Amino acid sequence: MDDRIPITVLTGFLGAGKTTVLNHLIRDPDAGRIAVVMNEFGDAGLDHDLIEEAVEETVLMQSGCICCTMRGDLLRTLGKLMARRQRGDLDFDRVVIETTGIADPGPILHSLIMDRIVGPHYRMDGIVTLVDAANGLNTLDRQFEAVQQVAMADLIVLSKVDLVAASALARLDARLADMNPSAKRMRAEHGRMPVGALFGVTAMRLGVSSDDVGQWLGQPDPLAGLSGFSADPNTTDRAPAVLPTVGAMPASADHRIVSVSFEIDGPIAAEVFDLWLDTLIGLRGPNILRIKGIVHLKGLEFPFVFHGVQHIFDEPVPLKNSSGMDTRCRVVVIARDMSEADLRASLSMLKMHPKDMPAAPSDPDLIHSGEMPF
Ligand SMILES: Nc1nc2c(ncn2[C@@H]2O[C@H](COP(=O)(O)OP(=O)(O)OP(=O)(O)O)[C@@H](O)[C@H]2O)c(=O)[nH]1
Repeated sequence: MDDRIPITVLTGFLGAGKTTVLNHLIRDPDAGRIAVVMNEFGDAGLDHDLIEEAVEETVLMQSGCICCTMRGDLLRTLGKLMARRQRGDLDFDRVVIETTGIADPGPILHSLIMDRIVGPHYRMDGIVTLVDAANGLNTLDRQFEAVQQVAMADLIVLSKVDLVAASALARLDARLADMNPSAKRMRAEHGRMPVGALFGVTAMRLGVSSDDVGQWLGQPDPLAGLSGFSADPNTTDRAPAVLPTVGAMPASADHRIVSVSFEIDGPIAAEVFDLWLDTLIGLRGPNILRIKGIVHLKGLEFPFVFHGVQHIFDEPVPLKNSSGMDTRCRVVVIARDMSEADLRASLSMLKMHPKDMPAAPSDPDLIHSGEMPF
């Protein structure tokens, strides 16, 4: 049993509607007991008052920004929350961290994966990124932080859809799909969305089902559209929102993001997988925003679900309820400042036969939080 407390990272650019969603969430009786950790950038204390009114357990970190200077505080805060829970002073089933609008979620994930005190008690439950439908295209054009937040998301939630025409919404939706095809996309109406939709959005948990892994890796959801919240396929086209112009710089920052999904029939020899990962991380670690997948390795009874951010990897999760018949491996890599061709060339290493392999470089930078099967 995985009894670690799930953490949801709620991010999104300044004013995207994070607190509005959070306020609905914490008032919903079906949401369970949530400890909120939030951080303000600038002078708006309003978020704190609203949330404190609703949940006693609110912890506000007042100075600086979660993603950089506050990382120590974030870990201390999570440690203190856990200590209070263990003493019986506080009761909560999950934590939601609301980041500042300009946060890069990468370092937050690093902290959560690597910290020896926090790591054993908490697990990442997913990155939820709010995108303001009214300002989204503009913000993505100007702010690389916003682009990264979208690229790293497990779930993208469109807010303020009431303020835009269907055609503008379709353009934004298409652009988000191009930037991060594996993330699910939904809408929040004035902050309202089905509570369960925000939780369990990664597959990095024991007992996860094959279907959940498939959805996390971006396989089409057969129920998509039925809730009325996910993007309406009739208003969505896949045309790129920003057409490249010859001789001009692309208008947006999202041309820096590339996402590749790669499938291969397994099982793969462990040393081949190892060499591929070592080489990619050794050469391009800083460019890798997220890497996630399911892999069947020769000699192992179960496939593994794995996940990393730059050079830091979560402990892989064995998929014990997999049918055993389907040995396809699937890897999704989201990177910045890399070409798709380079990324695909790297992934094609997974097709190598062990006897054709060059000697494996051992990468001293590759860090993982637990025993790796490969
Ligand atoms: N029309 C409309 N307004 C919304 C919606 N969601 C949020 N807003 C408004 O957008 C503004 C910003 O919302 P917040 O929830 O404070 O955004 P935030 O992301 O927490 O903002 P920061 O913490 O400053 O980054 C508020 O005035 C909200 O009422 C929506 O679905 N429709």
